[in-house]
Amino acid sequence: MTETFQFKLLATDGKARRGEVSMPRGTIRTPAFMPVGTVGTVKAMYLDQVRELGADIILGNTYHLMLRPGAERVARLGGLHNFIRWDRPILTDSGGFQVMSLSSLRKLNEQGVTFKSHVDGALYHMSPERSIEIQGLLDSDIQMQLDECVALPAEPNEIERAMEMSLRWAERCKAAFGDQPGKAMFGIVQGGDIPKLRERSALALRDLDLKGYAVGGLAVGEPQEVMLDMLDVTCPALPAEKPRYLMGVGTPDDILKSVAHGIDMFDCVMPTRSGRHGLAFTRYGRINLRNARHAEDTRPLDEQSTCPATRDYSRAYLHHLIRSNESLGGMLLSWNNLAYYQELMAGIRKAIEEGRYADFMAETQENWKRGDL
Ligand SMILES: Nc1cc(N)c2c(=O)[nH][nH]c(=O)c2c1
Repeated sequence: MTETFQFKLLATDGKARRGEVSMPRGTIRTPAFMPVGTVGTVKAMYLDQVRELGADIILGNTYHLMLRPGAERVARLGGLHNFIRWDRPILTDSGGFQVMSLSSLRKLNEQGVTFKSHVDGALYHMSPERSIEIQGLLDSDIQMQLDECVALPAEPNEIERAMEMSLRWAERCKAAFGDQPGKAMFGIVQGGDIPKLRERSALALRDLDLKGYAVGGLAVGEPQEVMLDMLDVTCPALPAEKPRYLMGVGTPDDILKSVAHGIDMFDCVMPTRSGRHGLAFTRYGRINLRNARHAEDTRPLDEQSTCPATRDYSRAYLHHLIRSNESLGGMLLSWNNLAYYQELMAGIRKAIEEGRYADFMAETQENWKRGDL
């Protein structure tokens, strides 16, 4: 057990990196996928299940938790780990991204963002300092700077304005975070789809000597090719000895390719949200269980899986549950999908260790083409 935050690179294969983040609450094997625990729960899952599937860390959403139950209340209750009964690392986002996507009456200026809660309409102001304070009250292990993410496509001067302000906010967040042994604050690279702005953002954040770096402003509507092009510019400008976290990504194909571009950490609601809507991720591609063709299919999703949701339930039953809007349908498919994502991450890590990542990526993508066998 370590009292400090440490990142070790264990192996590389091209730009793909196998590493480990060591923190007091546990070790994170990278490349890592972080299930999203939005309001203190990975929806439709017990956290014991999430851990058994191989998750070393989960993500908490600051925006939701600050509105309900409230950061000060969580602190009074002993912090987020005690509240939700998860004793391993938690990464919290800054709240800014969800303010812009979920709240109304948003006003953003140099001081921060003012917004009305989508829960009760109350007015809130969140500065860079308040975001870090909230994440501290939650007892978050990895805290994200407050930033401004511009949806693409956007005007270059708008992208530049948001990127420069995010850099100034990074300095304020670093000052507010101070020195918290065993915890980390990550900067967030912005710059939209403009290579020179991406490089400027990454180099300026590098000069702040932070514990880790997120790549933001992607997975916001741009084509996958643009996202990967921005990683080609951003990753080389970041320090090799620090972890790199691609925010909000993504599909299994996004993850495979982003690992090949040098990314270490991922988070996405895709496996849980799509599971609740009837979409199953499997070794042989995606299966939409809402489709009537599954109504009498007695096969499980994958009889060779170690996950009970994948191995023991017929597609006919899953189809029935989803079409009936039964909670168990979303529970079983969330379980299946998180199992698949963690199996994919374990396969990625092993392939990098063995120097065969390119073959692993090609085999995995080929298997997806086999479709719904
Ligand atoms: N796709 C994205 C998902 C996210 N949660 C974030 C974020 O929290 N901050 N900044 C970002 O740019 C961002 C992008």
